[in-house]
Amino acid sequence: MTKRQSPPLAPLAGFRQYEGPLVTVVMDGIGIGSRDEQDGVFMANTELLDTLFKEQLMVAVKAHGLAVGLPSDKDMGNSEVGHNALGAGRVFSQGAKLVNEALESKEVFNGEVWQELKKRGHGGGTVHFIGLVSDGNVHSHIDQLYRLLDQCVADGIERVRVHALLDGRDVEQKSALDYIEPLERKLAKCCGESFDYRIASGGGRMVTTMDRYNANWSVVERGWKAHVLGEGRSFVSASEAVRTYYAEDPAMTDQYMPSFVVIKDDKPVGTMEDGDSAVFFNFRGDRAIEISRAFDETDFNEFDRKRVPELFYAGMMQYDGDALIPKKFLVQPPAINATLGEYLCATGITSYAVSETQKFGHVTYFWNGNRSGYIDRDLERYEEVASDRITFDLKPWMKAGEIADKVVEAIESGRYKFIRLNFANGDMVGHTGVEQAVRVGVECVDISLGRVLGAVKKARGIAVVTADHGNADCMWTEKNGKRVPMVAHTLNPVPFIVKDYNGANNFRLTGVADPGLANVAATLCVLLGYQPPEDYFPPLVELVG
Ligand SMILES: O=C(O)[C@@H](CO)OP(=O)(O)O
Ligand SMILES: [Mn+2]
Ligand SMILES: [Mn+2]
Repeated sequence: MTKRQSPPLAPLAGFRQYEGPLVTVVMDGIGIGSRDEQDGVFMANTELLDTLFKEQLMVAVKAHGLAVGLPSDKDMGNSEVGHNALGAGRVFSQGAKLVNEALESKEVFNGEVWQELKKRGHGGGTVHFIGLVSDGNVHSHIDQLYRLLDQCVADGIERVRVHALLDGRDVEQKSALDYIEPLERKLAKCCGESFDYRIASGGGRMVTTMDRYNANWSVVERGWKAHVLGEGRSFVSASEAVRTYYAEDPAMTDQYMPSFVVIKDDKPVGTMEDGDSAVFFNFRGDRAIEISRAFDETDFNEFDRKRVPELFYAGMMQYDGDALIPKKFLVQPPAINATLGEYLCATGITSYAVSETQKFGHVTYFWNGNRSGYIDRDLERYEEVASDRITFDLKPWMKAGEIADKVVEAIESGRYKFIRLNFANGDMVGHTGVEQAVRVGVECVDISLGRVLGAVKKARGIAVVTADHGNADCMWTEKNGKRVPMVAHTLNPVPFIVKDYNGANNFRLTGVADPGLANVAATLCVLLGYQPPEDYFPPLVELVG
């Protein structure tokens, strides 16, 4: 584990220290939308948010595309890049972009990890690729998988298996065949006299393999069974699996589709065996860590793996820079350094971070530049409220009330100068595409936010209310005159609001051009009475006279 250290921040001239805390609320997935019936934030009954949107210290900030380090402005924002920018005060080229560059320059293929895959492939081992098959560009991109497959052919690797996780969350709900069928054709094309490339297993991402933050390990176990052991409902092809599941249940959407195994002559076509290698080709870490641990750890007891083949396992990236997961990886992750957390710790500022399981790592691991540990245990406290294990259209209130309980308690304790929290509802309920639930979810955020702000007011502190990207702000789109649920994130800007209940200092907007999430960290420095680090993006507010 590398030690993280930044110098202390210098005090801001003329700043009057105040007693209360600075509390930053991230309303996950609450962007500024079209303000009409398509927009779930607008449609929800939100008395508080409506008044906050009219505050003087309110700016709409960019939360997608180039402003958060993604390849282009066509890329929607997401929690990883959003919280990375919030916590690091600068924009780093993110996984999506770094992998593209490394594939473009072919740098990946010269590295020792690829060489080992090649060696094993030439020695009769199968090369397995596991990951999310879509062009969502949040966790993965199918074009990147294609590049890896092309290289396998070029390198004379004879046997390749793809374990295809279905998306329906960053792309349309029922779009799996748009990716699976071309992939099947691509693999068939790779096959030649001695080449044998196929899809071997898969399943919907929310029930197969891609769990996060230890929310539900049975999801990973299901993936292990399908990808490694070849256990699960069997079909003659992946597209046949998708078609059958759609036909059996018209309400079935891709993200929740049960796992499947592809068989031929009654036998799974691609179990994992000694001498094989496996690459998890997602670049984003939160939902890649658990499956990586299942492959990497000898002493593993989250579930019974039953059979652990002698494999060479690598991630597209290293997903956790503190815990070094996984050990082997193809592309160097963004080197997010000198985060706000490091500066605050160096300055001796006490802090508290809280969310529910589904977003816990967002305000800790992502906020701290994809590192899961504490920066300074004496100054920091991270707390998690256990999330329900249910699809959140059925409980759109989620744990907003309990998170507010924790925050109120933390504020009243007087122990923390800087508090940050994430309300998950706008995003997690937004991903279900159920309109009524989305509205209720946003209303729960409004009510819980009210409690938090009430406590900040009582403690004479300052509150910052913002979001990491949009989602609830667009509930549906129109296709052939019909409403289609829109479950993905949006390209919309998000609010950044300062509510000063102290008044010892006078703040005004700086009016920086093209404000984005990366401007927030410097703003938090100013609100705490410190000069932002020189290389941080400029603050959104300044001290008046
Ligand atoms: O659920 C997730 O993994 C992503 C969408 O793919 O959402 P978020 O970035 O808000 O965590
Ligand atoms: Mn998010
Ligand atoms: Mn989301």
